[in-house]
Amino acid sequence: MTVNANPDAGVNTWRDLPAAQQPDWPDPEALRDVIAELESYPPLVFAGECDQLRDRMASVARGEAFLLQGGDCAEAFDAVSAEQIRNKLKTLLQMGAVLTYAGSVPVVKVGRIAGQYSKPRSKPTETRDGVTLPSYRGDSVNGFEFTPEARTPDPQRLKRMYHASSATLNLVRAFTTGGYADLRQVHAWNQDFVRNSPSGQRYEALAGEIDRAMNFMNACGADPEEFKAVEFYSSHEALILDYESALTRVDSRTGRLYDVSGHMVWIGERTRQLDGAHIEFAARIRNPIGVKLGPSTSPEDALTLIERLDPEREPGRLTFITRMGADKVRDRLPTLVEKVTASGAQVAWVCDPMHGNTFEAASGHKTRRFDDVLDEVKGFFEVHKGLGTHPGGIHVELTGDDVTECVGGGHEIFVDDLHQRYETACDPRLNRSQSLDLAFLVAEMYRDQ
Ligand SMILES: O=C[C@H](O)[C@H](O)COP(=O)(O)O
Ligand SMILES: C=C(OP(=O)(O)O)C(=O)O
Repeated sequence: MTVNANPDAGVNTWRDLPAAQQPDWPDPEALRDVIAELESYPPLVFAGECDQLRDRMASVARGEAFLLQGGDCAEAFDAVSAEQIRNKLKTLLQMGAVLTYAGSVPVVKVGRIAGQYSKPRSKPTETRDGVTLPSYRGDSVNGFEFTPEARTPDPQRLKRMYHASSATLNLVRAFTTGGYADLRQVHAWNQDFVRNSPSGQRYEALAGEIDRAMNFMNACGADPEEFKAVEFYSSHEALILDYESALTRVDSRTGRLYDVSGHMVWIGERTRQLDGAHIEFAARIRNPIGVKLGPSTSPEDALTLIERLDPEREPGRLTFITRMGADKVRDRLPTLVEKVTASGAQVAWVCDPMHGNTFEAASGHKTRRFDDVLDEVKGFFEVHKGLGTHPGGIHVELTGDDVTECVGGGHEIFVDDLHQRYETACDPRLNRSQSLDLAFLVAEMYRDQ
């Protein structure tokens, strides 16, 4: 059971430090009212669930489990629909089933979902045809439409973020515990994918093995409860600190602070300054924490982050999500992993193969090549194999819909196809079939490992 935090409880220490990427709210009074209201809202998750996920992440850190973390780059209020949530979840469950079989280890499933409404941006403004307006920072802050009204940050949106997260999480919980996620059904969806995929032949052997394993268990009369429901957790970037701290509560069991806006939160590449507000906020909460590490991260940065966020060296507390780019991962990652391992810290290492591989196509669309995504994951596995450390998981921007935002994949999408169904409000996502392609190919890598 959680009760509301108040400033005295210590969550607001971040306010004395520089906070990058915060919106320029035009009316501070209106923001204060919204924060007060959010502080009175019930938690979206229970602190005990965050502890459970920390335990699961401890298994990842020890090399006994694999993390699959994925979902939209930016969730959108108008995409809170049964169909879109179901498609996303279905894709993640299908990926999880393939990876579980191939790795023979539990796959910890975490969505970029039910809270991923805020985006850090490279530039504070955007200019079109000589008109300059604030950049779109996610539906929690402003609207995507290029008008002064839409682009003006509006704190009322923080309340919509809470309600959209709540509705999404409610449906996710219903799907994952109410029978929709039954492993036999998930396996049948995968068989369908293999039958209809242009690369299906390549995956047939693995799908056939899974099928035989399922048949064997059925023949033995096994009908484990574990087949019928799955553990699934929510996560998002802890970016807008007024929102995150309003949703931070004292856990009555332990007296510790938990950010109850999601099970896991991460700090992004643009906000992980060691003396900044985001790291200070993350240091105060008990949730499992991720930190994105780009190619400029030095081993000293990584070690200081450990000191700040995981002083007790508790496996499961800290996950480093590396996003180096396919061309840099083999060069930059080894020293980081080596130095962190030598320090005795047991962090989970996870690969985000998306954010270091973005480029702009001639058409103006931001995109990523499927082959680059795959190559970064390959590099990540190679580095860990070379060092004898555990490649702990993948963190992917994806959707369950048939969008055309990334190029390549089995159902090959070309640069000229991007305009057909380009729907992301920020960065390009793998579509359903590209996500499943990735899962089968990562499964092969995991086995080789
Ligand atoms: O998702 C990550 C960032 O928000 C995104 O890559 C920033 O994109 P921008 O460079 O277009 O601002
Ligand atoms: C902004 C993101 O990534 P990064 O901080 O790695 O750029 C993200 O994952 O949405």
